[in-house]
Amino acid sequence: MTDFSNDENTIESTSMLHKIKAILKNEIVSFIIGLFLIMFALYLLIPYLSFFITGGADQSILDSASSDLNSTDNGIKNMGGARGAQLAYWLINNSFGVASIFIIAFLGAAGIRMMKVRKLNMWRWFFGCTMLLLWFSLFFGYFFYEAYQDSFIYLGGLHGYNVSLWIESQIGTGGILLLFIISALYILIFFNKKYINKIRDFFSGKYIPNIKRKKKDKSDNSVDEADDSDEFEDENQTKEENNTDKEATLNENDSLEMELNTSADEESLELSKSDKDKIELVIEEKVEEIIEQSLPKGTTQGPKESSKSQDKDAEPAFEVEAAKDDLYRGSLDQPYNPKLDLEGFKFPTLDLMKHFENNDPNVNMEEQNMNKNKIISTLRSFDIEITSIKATVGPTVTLYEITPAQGVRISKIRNLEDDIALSLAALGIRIIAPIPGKGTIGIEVPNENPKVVSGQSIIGSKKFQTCNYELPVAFGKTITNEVFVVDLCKMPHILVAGATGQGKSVGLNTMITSLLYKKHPAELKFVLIDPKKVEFSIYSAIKHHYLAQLPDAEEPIITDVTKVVQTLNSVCVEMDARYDLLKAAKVRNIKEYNEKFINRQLNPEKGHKYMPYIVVVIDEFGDLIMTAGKEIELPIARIAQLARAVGIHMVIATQRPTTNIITGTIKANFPARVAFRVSSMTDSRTILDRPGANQLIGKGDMLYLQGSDPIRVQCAFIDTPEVENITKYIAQQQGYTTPFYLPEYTSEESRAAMGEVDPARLDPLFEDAARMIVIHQQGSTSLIQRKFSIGYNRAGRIMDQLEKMGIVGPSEGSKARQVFCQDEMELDQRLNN
Ligand SMILES: Nc1ncnc2c1ncn2[C@@H]1O[C@H](COP(=O)(O)OP(=O)(O)OP(=O)(O)O)[C@@H](O)[C@H]1O
Repeated sequence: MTDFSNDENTIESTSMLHKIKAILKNEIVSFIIGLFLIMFALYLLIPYLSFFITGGADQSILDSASSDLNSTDNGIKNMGGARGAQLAYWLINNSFGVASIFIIAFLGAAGIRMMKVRKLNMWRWFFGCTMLLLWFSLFFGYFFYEAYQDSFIYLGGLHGYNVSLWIESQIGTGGILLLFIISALYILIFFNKKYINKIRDFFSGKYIPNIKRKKKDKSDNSVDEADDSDEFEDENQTKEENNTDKEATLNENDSLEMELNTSADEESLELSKSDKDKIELVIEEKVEEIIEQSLPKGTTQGPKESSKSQDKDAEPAFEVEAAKDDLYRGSLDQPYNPKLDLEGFKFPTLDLMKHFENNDPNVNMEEQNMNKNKIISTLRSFDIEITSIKATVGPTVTLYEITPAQGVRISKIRNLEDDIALSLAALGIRIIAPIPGKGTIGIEVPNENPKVVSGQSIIGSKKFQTCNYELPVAFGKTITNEVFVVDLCKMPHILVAGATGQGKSVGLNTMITSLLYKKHPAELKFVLIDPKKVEFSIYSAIKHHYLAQLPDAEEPIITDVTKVVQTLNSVCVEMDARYDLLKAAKVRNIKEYNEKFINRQLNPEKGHKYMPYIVVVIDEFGDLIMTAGKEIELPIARIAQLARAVGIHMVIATQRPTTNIITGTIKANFPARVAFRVSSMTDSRTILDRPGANQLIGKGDMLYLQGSDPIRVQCAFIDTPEVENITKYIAQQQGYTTPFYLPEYTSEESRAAMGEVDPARLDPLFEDAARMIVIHQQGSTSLIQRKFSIGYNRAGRIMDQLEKMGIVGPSEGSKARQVFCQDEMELDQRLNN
């Protein structure tokens, strides 16, 4: 008979383990335990510290069998009370000595982690603290055991004393000394990999010449040289001190090195490279100085100069390291990892999308031959001879490339578009005459059985997966069955138009989805605006991962027109703020800025932060223009004109591509256009500046235009349930505690209603602007804008504040405002009041 009892026990204990794990994962339970651990660690710290002062006096009471610790009159002096004294005694004397502090540190760290105050790597903390605990305990136990004789403290504790004695008895004094050295080196390497290179250098003898030269210098007995040598030593010492200081600051900035977590390992390549560079530079510098020192004084100049000129390449690198870039260096050892907060984030998998069986373009030869014959006979009936015809079968459309016989005018074929369409009895015929870059004419004919281009085939394609665009957007497949991917960063904004039911919403979903498959939540935020209220609601599930909203917004998807105006203006404020940061960082675009930030060259205390890309997607933009007009158009135009460099991009879609909706300003600022089928040639002209969109066949058949010639693409079909699967997959993972908050925007009216100006909320440029206005005696917003290189919104805000403070008068239309302060003295008086 088989005994299942053991198996049952194992199953029971595993399920028990799972239950405990689940309970610990519960946010509240974890928080409570974390808080308890921190409090306990703090409590332990009190008797631990107190022990060094009161331990001697308390020892006799603790050791005495007759003393009653439960009594209030127990005579214990330790600030942690009787139990604290016992704990401290046990921790220090009975176990690990003073090194027990690492137990307390670990408890504190565990508490911080469980409370989610900081994301500490607990395994690293565990191993780090354990190693330090054992090493210091053994070290003190071994080297300070004589100090036990007449002290109440066992610096290494019983563990340190007994274990070190045992080790010595086994491997001898030499053995234990070597063991101390080697384990100390391992611990150093554990905390910072750069010690590997230092140790390597030590063993390769790189530090030996240093000592030899010093000895040689001394043996020369020259006073001057001896002085120099001292100087050199001093310098080296100072340098080393500086280095240590620097490292200390670097480490401090990073809190503990222990915080390095496994994901940082991904960047270990870069890390070790930068470390190597640093070490090489220091060594180079030292060698230079050694050469200088080893030469007689008079000759010092020459080699120094020549070595400098030889090392021209190395010099700037050294300067970079010592550069006073905002006096902020941050930790160069460990680049900032923007994804650290959600380091376990998993990108959606391909199986969340539908798989279409018959996805391959199968060529129906009968259909092809029939079309070919029809084209030839139609052209012949109009006296047009061709020399060759070639067909390329796409997912929904086949392109017939014809080479006309000599002497045939292209315009003649172009004019026959309708006749050819009639004779082929097909909708959606488009004639491209000539095909750019080729000496042929293209006739696009819809296939009888169009294929659906699945989202899976596009997102899973090698082209999309391997592309390294900043914001890759996969639209679908071209007529030659190539996956069509573009970089939203380069576009930099897209205008989408198409009559109702032609695939616009599916197109927007495809764009958003492709970004979700490629960008981490730390790198990208969406502002989703949907006046129809139904299209984007599926995305509200991922608000803690990918969505940006106003701090007071109730819904992450913006549907209300007044909120849309506010949100777009707030994006403008964010844009201005980002420009200010870019200016302070002396970089030209978001990419350079983020690179600098990742390399810790920008000080977060000065407001610098990692900037995620922001993609603003507006569905039914026509509706908004109809209801809010200029109020909507102005911020859109501003964002479109300026936001590219700061990583803000827009996708706006409309059903009604009419000139009162797609105005000149909008058109001029949206160089990339996507046209689904529209109902008239005029609409096509509005969106693409040419006909063509009216000849599309619908269902995701689209023309993409950027530059001169439109490209026909069959948009991938990503249905709502697929998007739901994807958002669910993302939503179930850990997200940020809040959505990404856009800066607050105060509209003109609400500002006017605000009344008194709160001095704490005055713009930082307020005083400078006031002085400038008083000096010029001209209350003009554009003057502020120009002089301080700031945006219109900010300048307007400063002007409002000046008005509230009684420095300038109210707005007088196009005229400059009246200035009420005659000179700076009067202004100072008013400001002081
Ligand atoms: N790329 C595509 N491939 C195949 N079918 C598509 C594609 N895009 C859209 N369709 C079909 O067209 C229908 C309408 O598409 P969609 O909802 O995107 O239209 P729309 O232009 O957004 O319409 P509206 O402006 O009214 O919202 C879809 O339900 C789908 O059946």
